[in-house]
Amino acid sequence: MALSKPPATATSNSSVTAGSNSNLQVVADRETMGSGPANVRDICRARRSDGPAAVLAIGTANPATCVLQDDFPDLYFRATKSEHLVGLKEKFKRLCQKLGVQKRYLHHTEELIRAHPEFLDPAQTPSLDERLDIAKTAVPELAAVASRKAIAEWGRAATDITHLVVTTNSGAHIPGVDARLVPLLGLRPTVRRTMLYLNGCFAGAAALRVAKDLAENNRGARVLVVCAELTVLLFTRPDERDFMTLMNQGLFGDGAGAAVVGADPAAGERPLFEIVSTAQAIVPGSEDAISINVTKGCYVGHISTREVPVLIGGTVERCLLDALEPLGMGAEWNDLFWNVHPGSAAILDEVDAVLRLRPEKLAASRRVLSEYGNMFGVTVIFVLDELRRRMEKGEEEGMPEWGVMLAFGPGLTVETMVLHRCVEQGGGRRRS
Ligand SMILES: CC(=O)CC(=O)SCCNC(=O)CCNC(=O)[C@H](O)C(C)(C)COP(=O)(O)OP(=O)(O)OC[C@H]1O[C@@H](n2cnc3c(N)ncnc32)[C@H](O)[C@@H]1OP(=O)(O)O
Repeated sequence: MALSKPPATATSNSSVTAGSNSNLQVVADRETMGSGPANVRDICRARRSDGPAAVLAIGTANPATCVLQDDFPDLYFRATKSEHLVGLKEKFKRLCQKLGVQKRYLHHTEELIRAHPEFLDPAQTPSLDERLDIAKTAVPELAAVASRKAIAEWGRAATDITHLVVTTNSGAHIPGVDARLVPLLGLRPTVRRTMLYLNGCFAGAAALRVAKDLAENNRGARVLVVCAELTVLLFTRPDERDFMTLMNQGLFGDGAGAAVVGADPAAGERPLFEIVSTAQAIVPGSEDAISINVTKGCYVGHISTREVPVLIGGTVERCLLDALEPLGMGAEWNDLFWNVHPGSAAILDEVDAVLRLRPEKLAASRRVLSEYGNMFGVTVIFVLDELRRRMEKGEEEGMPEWGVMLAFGPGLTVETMVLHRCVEQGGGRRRS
């Protein structure tokens, strides 16, 4: 069906730069050349990018308060008035040593916990409203810090961002973090926003997957991906009858990660990683393995700690083959670079064992887990940044050109992303 007029609403940001008008330009050119109105297929084709979406810049941020894992059991049991639970504290100490975490950053300080005694026992004193109030301001602010860093590295104006994809588990507000970020970052009011709430730990990879599709289907689009998490929603006192109270306090950290994603880099833009393909799969029979329930008390997270590594180990090879075989690549796992969501040391160990990876292959994931803890969906963006840092500093001698991102979360869901690096060791950039 031919259109009598080009669909101006398809790219309604008439004043937005970054080529969002270029598809209209193609239509306009056809009309000036006298070839008549474009048909829908031509319009669609003209709207697509020539090349793959790439990560053009990355920014990360954490709250100011850093807690060392060695000190945390004392701090946690003191802040929750649980010092009398001597045996439980010893168990917590043993657990903290097994998670692969050395330090983390947390928004909730001892002072904040003192000001909210209702957070200690959410089953008795519902405190979801108070927690959400904290997240309502703190999540967008932390997200904005990471975003400003990404935009500064990208080197263009915030008003050149055409799309915004935001994800968090830490909040349930409308308007959400996406809307709050518009004035905080000075984005255009016409920026096209997508808000992903409650995707667990696969949220970062899911947001990048959405960004890839937006960038490749909207020529000239520049997509700001933002993930931010605060664990104050999960905070409780330790409970001898509930192992998850220990797990949730020992493993998770707060942070935000942002990335600018776009295809067909313009002069001055420096692609870091091309996003070659994306996939998502649910592991059969695993729906109860990881869950988060929003209750009137707080978020109640459940992890089947012993099953999750096994379930991931049992499925990861199939997910990788499904992603790589169509690209003509096989199971030479050590010929790839790796960004694996560091759910905990046990998960990385399982992936290592199943794929028989050389020790250095998961070094970036292990370092992020050690320095920041598991920050849900934010973590893979930190690992991407760590990989880039290693390459630019020449620390990854002989790092392969091709790599994979694997993220895991409730479902049990596995996100698989094939990446192609554009950063040379020593900091130069290359385009495919
Ligand atoms: C939120 C998202 O969407 C995505 C995510 O990333 S979720 C997080 C993903 N992470 C995981 O699933 C965690 C995976 N599991 C692990 O990391 C490890 O199994 C673990 C650290 C929990 C235990 O490590 P381990 O080497 O098996 O040590 P282990 O000695 O068995 O356990 C340590 C202690 O915890 C106890 N424990 C472990 N799992 C337990 C459980 N499910 N219930 C009760 N106690 C448990 C053990 O009994 C042991 O206690 P003692 O020290 O008193 O003996």
